[in-house]
Amino acid sequence: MIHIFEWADSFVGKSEIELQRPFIERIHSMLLKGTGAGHEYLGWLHLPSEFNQDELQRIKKAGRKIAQQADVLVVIGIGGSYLGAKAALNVLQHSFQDLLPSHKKPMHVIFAGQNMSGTYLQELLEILDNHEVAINVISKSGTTTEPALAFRVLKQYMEQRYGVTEAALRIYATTDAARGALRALADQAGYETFVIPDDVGGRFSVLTPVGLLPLAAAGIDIDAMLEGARIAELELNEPDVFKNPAYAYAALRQIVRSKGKEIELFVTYEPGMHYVGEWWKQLFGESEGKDGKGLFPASADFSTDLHSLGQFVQDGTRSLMETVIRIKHTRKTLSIEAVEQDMDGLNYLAGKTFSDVNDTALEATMLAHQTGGVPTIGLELEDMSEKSLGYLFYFFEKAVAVSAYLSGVNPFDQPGVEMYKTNMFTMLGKPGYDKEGSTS
Ligand SMILES: O=P(O)(O)OC[C@H]1O[C@H](O)[C@H](O)[C@@H](O)[C@@H]1O
Repeated sequence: MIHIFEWADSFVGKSEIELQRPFIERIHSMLLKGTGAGHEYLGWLHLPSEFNQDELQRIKKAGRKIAQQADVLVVIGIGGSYLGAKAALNVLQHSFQDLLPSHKKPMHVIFAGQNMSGTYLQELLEILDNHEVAINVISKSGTTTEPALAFRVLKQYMEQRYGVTEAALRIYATTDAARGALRALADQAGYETFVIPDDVGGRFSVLTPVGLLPLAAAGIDIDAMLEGARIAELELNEPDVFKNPAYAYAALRQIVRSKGKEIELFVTYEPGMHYVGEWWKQLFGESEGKDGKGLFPASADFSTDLHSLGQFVQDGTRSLMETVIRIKHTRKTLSIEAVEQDMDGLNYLAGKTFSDVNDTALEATMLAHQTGGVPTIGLELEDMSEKSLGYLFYFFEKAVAVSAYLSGVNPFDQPGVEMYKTNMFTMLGKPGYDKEGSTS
């Protein structure tokens, strides 16, 4: 369901990929046997095929209940507890869904707790009164500052508006089975809760209740998404780097990195794919960017950004490589028609579709960038359906695990994100943080 249509072959020789074969095979078996660094976080590996069916039914049931209770679902979460659902909604929903006639309008999912802006939260509160509201608060640790703070405000709003008992029926918590402040709070208030498995890290959690509950509430076919991921789990369990596109992608980017490239630009040509780029940035950034290593993950929406970043990509500092996502079948096809006077000079495009033109832009740009010294990998995704997206999520999870191991780092920890938090807590006077910026 994903295939590599461009192997950066003017920069990477087949023999160089061949050299990676033994390392990849070793990593493949390390993943299967669970013997690598961070092996206690391998729950995502068999999640699609081993998904607990009772839990799945409960997610779908809660999704239906939310859809009956509310027309706005506020999902509170950050990082891995936000980006997967946001990406999936961006891919799968109508580009202008807010403006659809009301009978066609699905549940409106709004995100909160993904920033610390008082303006954002205050303005969210201002619009909620005109809607029926439900909340899904998501935090694996149950202690992350941004979502905890947003939940404090929104919980109070819900209790004042609906009363404590009714509010508790409209709040759903997704968190650790036993640990964290959110678990204690949810148990005490009697919210319906969903568990993020211990062995699934936040950025790998899109196919757990973290991603699936908001999506189910929005009417997304989560069975199809899991089905796509199951196909990926099966197909991408192939040890041969030349037969496994996730492994080939991992190998290619490491070879390119070893030749001095420092930034990987994740490029999409469909606006609906924008947040897949955001999700991908966390997955690759936190999994690989450590011990002084890693490609800095950046993203761009072409052709839009060709009119802003294009100059740099073509001609600026030569530190970039590019990964381009091509969608084989777009959701809609719009044909370009000839007009009588051809004042705009576009009749030469008559008979083509927008997809034809967009694809040509993609090919032309790839060629130009490769000529300009940007190694480019092209990944083709079948379409923008639930099934393909499930496949894509799993594809990148598998690829990043192998890629990080190839570069010699533990893919499953993120020690570097703590330092700013320690400074911030010290500056804010959080109990337990002393003036030197270390926990006491
Ligand atoms: O789900 P939570 O525990 O609230 O974590 C939310 C996010 O914040 C942390 O700082 C981590 O860097 C991320 O990996 C995580 O996804």
